[in-house]
Amino acid sequence: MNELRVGLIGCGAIGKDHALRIQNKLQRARIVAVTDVVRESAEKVAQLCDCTVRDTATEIIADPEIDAVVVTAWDPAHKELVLECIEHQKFVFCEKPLATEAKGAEEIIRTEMQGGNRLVQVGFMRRYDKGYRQMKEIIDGGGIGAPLLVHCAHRNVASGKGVTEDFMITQTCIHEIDLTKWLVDDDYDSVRCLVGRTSKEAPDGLRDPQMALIRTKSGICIDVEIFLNARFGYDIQCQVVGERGTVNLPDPSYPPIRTEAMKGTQLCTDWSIRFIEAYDVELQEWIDNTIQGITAGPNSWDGYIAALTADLLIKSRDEGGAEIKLNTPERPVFYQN
Ligand SMILES: NC(=O)C1=CN([C@@H]2O[C@H](COP(=O)(O)OP(=O)(O)OC[C@H]3O[C@@H](n4cnc5c(N)ncnc54)[C@H](O)[C@@H]3O)[C@@H](O)[C@H]2O)C=CC1
Ligand SMILES: O=C1[C@H](O)[C@H](O)[C@@H](O)[C@H](O)[C@H]1O
Repeated sequence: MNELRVGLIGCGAIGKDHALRIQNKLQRARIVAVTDVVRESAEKVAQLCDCTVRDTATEIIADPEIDAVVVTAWDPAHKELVLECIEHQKFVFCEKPLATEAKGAEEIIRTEMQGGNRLVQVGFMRRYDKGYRQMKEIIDGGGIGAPLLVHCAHRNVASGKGVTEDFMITQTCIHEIDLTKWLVDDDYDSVRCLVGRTSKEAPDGLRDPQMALIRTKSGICIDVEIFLNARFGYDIQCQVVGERGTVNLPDPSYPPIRTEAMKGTQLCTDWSIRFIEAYDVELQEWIDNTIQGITAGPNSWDGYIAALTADLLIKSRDEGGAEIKLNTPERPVFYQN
């Protein structure tokens, strides 16, 4: 196969972004069909990509003329769409999260292992970000000594429509949940989730910010601020503190401005620009691996561990911030390397 024929399910914000990047920027793949439960959304993306609209996800997944599927539907739809791809033995790139609860991810793992082929990549694109990769290179090289602490902040300008307190963990914090264990190369041992004073900027009923606290098996302590109504910008921070120093995630570089006795730089306002290169690298690697018939990125097991960690963070939060142990099973050989 020289070119991957891709079907895309879910033509909203990131679905449109991914469709256009596959069609116009990336190599060795093209979007051949899209679908959305809101047909108008699919028609808009189909026009931009000069591809067809299918009435249902099944028409895309079952089409023998489509080699692989991209799932960019909203979170609760991921599990069933991924299961259907596995049942049709179709390679699938599923945007995070793999599932909104661990039990859904477990069903995906069982089905994928029963099918005998690893087919699923999960859209944890922070692992493909240049800044995080530079941090990991320094940490792995012993540049700051053994990691002791990790401080993260995941700040958005405003919470999207319908965002719930659980979504803050399963949809937003899920990035740091996947990323930090990859960054320090350690599994998680226990979690806590705290909620304190809520911002007046948060919509009624949404306690925002929340604070996730995670301890790894070697004792590294991780704190993640999740603040969806920060207002000042889309601000992603990460600092790893080691025995002999610290390393920070570099801010995106913008030209410094001096004006009216002030100096500073602009800030990003959303994810699509902040991580635009990471999405490109992530999806180009997915395309090239899928053409070779392999998966090499974050897989269903990574999606499961993230979902399990999120489940227990929510449980801790709802039980007043109690510390809860994660008794995660060993990664099956099927999901190693
Ligand atoms: N990796 C990242 O940084 C980001 C990941 N995402 C993830 O991507 C997914 C989509 O997010 P957004 O584009 O922001 O949402 P969105 O709400 O803009 O788009 C979702 C689209 O999926 C459609 N849809 C929902 N259920 C469907 C189904 N069963 N079949 C077909 N279409 C369906 C909706 O009609 C909507 O058009 C979410 O899972 C989100 O977590 C979103 C933003 C950034
Ligand atoms: O994946 C994402 C983005 O990275 C944003 O930071 C989150 O706030 C958003 O909810 C989520 O879908």
